Amino acid sequence: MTNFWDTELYLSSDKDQLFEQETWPKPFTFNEDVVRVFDDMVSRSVPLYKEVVACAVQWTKAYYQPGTKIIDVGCSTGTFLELLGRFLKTPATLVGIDNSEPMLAKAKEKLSGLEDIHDIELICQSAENSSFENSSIVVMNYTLQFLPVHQRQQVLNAVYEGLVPGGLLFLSEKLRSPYPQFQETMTRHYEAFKTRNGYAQNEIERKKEALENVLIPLTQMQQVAMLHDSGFAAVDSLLKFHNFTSFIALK
Ligand SMILES: Nc1ncnc2c1ncn2[C@@H]1O[C@H](C[S@+](CC[C@H]([NH3+])C(=O)[O-])CC(=O)[O-])[C@@H](O)[C@H]1O
Ligand SMILES: O=C(O)C(=O)Cc1ccccc1
Repeated sequence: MTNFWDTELYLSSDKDQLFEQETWPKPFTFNEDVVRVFDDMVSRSVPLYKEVVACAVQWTKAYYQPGTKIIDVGCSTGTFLELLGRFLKTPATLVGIDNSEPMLAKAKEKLSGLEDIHDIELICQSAENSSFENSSIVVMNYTLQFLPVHQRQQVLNAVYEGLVPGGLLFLSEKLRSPYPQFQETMTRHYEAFKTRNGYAQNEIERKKEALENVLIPLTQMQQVAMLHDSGFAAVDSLLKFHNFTSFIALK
């Protein structure tokens, strides 16, 4: 069997042309229109998305403890759980949490091929109201950034409390540089990345406007401090490209 690094992600959606039209989702929400194009949107909008998902699989395999849960918070269409499920040899309990019903409908479809091997639980719930009890792995890729900043600490506290000793949080977020000149340059380079991925300038500008006050990035220092404040002693960064950074944190 080929390994998960050489395996394509299960991405299945219409092309993201949401912001080409005269009316676009503003403020940005993960509604049915977004879900219909999401796999194309995320794979063309998040730098190193495929590598981040594969890394999350690699770290999950390294820290997963049989008999505990693997939880993906903000699982969207189930892309991470689907890749993991194909390469996790032992049957496991794979939990996907998301507060968008249409996202979970797509995740159910995508994960249907793994129901004979793993116990799959898809829960439509906000992260703020979720429990993470008896988990050895919590993955939270590009989700916390959509929560009001004042609610993020409590979610990380609950993740820490729910993880078993030796449990791992794999967290990816869009951040902002604390240095305005770097932030401006990183944003320009990120937008050039989107252009190379086929987005037109007006799509880029409209998406940016739609995400204003919806996607609220912290600085890396603020994010790391939040992780330590929730109880994680061992925190490190693993991957960073433009403003997109992935962390691991160990209980
Ligand atoms: N408060 C909340 N509670 C639960 N879910 C939420 C909340 N707010 C947003 N969501 C959900 O979090 C996800 C954010 S996308 C994550 C990508 C995925 N992790 C991936 O690796 O493909 C962001 C992105 O792709 O940039 C969406 O599915 C929302 O419905
Ligand atoms: O930060 C941005 O400009 C993005 O486009 C990131 C993103 C990717 C997928 C869904 C929402 C936001």
